[in-house]
Amino acid sequence: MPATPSVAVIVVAAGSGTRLGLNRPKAFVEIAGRTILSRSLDPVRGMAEPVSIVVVVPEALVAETAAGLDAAVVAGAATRQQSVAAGLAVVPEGTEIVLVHDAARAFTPPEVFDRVVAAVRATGHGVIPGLPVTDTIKGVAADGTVRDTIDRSTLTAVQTPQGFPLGQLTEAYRLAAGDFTDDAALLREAGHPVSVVAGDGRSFKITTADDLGRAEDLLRRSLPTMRTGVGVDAHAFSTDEGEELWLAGLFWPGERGLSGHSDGDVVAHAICDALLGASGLGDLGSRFGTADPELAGAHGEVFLRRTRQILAAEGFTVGNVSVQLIGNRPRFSPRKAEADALLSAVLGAPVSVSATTTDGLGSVGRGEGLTAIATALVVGVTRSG
Ligand SMILES: Nc1ccn([C@@H]2O[C@H](COP(=O)(O)OP(=O)(O)OP(=O)(O)O)[C@@H](O)[C@H]2O)c(=O)n1
Ligand SMILES: C[C@](O)(CO)[C@H](O)COP(=O)(O)O
Repeated sequence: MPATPSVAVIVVAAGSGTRLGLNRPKAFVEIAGRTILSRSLDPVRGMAEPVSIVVVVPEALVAETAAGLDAAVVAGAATRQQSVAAGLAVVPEGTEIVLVHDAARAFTPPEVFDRVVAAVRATGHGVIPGLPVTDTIKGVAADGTVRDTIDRSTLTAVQTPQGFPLGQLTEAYRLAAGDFTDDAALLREAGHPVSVVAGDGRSFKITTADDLGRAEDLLRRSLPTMRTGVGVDAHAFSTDEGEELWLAGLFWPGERGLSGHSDGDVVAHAICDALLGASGLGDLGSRFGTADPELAGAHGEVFLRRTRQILAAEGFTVGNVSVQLIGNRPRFSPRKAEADALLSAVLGAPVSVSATTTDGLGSVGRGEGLTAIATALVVGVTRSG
């Protein structure tokens, strides 16, 4: 059983998007073929450390969102604060730091998430990203006349993700007496300190039609790059009869296991190599050395998740993967659908596994081991300036 990550990220996406005015929940509006929610999860997956993810969506969209998403998905409520509370209720036990993030800030770079986590760890209290206010700010009376000019040198426009020690955030939500527009306000009400770290211009909140236009422009100025890669892996069957067989992320009872530093899952390993190669980010050997004790006996799913994170940190998402297993046993076809579904969910993209034999030729044909060959398509973004 993998340990609970110390950080959880709640992505709130249950708003109706009234100010955007598209008669559709805002997070489910598409920009260049992908929803705002889906885009907002890219940087979360690109964070430096593995995190638990909780996504909060309108009740009617919970089942649809949960299908194929590697995250807990729960129903939100009438206000942002109530939606955060719904997400907070399912944060895994053992979590130390919680980040609350607006799906509407879909282009926040991963380094902002990492910066907030580092500052929460360093200070032991709440941390929010913010930018100095650049406009002159006026107090205006109800009749439209200017009342006064507010000293902007003390003002900060705050963004998300906002990070807090879990205990402080839970307590602040338990004590909350009013409805606030951000989580830091609840923490201050509960008497906890909150500090500001640098935010990022790309972290703007998609609120109005103008903001949506800005998001579309941002993507238009980005050139999508498609790249393909190939990966091959082979492992001999173990001489230890008690060794379990793990293949394509699945356990195969009664089948002879493969030897190797990890569980020897050739399908998962070939996929990782294809993805890393396609992205120009090295290979399995250079990324996951045998010196790492955490990887001793690790299942293929661990390598696949880490590979997805490595890609996401460099702005790549998985397009699709096709992989062929070569060997005499196990008979793969009865579990193909199960394998495809598991691997697709882990990578967030279609994965198709097929199997063949070598007609008795070579070491694989003699039943000495298994081989897998994978091809992968990755999609990246190159900023054009
Ligand atoms: N009841 C709500 C309201 C807001 N949010 C989320 O909180 C973030 C910030 O809210 P905002 O940008 O104000 O979104 P909406 O409430 O959808 O916008 P509007 O006020 O225009 O309806 C968004 O990601 C939104 O989905 C939420 O999860 N539940
Ligand atoms: C949390 C937030 O994004 C910080 O700027 C903001 O307060 C949410 O604003 P809204 O009132 O829900 O639009």
